[in-house]
Amino acid sequence: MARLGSNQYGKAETHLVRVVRDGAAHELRDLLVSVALSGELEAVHLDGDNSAVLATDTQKNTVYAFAKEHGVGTPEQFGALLARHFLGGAITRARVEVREVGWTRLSDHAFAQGSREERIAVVVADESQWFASGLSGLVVLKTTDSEFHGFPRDRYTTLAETRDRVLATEVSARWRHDGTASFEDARRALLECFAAHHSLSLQQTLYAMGSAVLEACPAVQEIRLSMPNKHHFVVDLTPFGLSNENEVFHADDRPYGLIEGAVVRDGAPDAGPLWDPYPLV
Ligand SMILES: O=c1[nH]c(=O)c2[nH]c(=O)[nH]c2[nH]1
Repeated sequence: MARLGSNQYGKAETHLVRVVRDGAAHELRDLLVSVALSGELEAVHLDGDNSAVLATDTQKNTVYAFAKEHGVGTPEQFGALLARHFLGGAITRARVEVREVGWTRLSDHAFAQGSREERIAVVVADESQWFASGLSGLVVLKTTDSEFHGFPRDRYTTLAETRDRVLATEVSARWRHDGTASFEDARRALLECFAAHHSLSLQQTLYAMGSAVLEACPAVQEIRLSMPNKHHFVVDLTPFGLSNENEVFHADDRPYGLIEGAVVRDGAPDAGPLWDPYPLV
């Protein structure tokens, strides 16, 4: 015997490009929109009864139609509009994730895609609304002000202690808030802290960056960070009779240390379904 466990369904990664042609300077938005609906969906899974199933194709069409009718606004606004729309009937929870890539303006109507950074908004609507905003692909590096020493040594330890190293990471972050937190303030706090912080480990830097966002953004209750340590190894140039004082590096892409953690405001309310996994597996 078995039972239906957690389930959700929806159209993932609808790639929406919206051009606003109001003035001489066109505006360009480029978003991946993923919808996941859940609720009373036993009948479709157990009996093949589709009477409560809003087709994922319809969900995709709704994304495009809403972009035309309502405009996109902020990713949080667009996500909330969609999530609320999908609620009703058998659907008691709607999760919408929006990932946006930026285009830099070249002219009134030409653009270049500059970086792999994405802005992210997650909105879950049920009887309440839950918001997380964030980013991924934000690559940062500092050429000094980073140390790593004092770690235990065992028979497998070869890593040298260092008082001055290159520190680089690709920040992924999600901060949970009430829908009012400024994305720009949070992003600026992350970057200013990374630049200013004298690091004794990437873990310490992660905690400092998370704390900086809580400090800068009163509406943020929690921030989760995932920061791979993009190792920069000093190349041994002695075979060529050359010194290397932290000037020439081998930037290794793998393996990498993966440093992850959350910084939670004292007294933060429950996160509800916000951190539920999507995709499920
Ligand atoms: O900042 C760091 N944290 C670690 O846990 C670690 N481990 C390691 O090998 N190098 C580093 N650097």
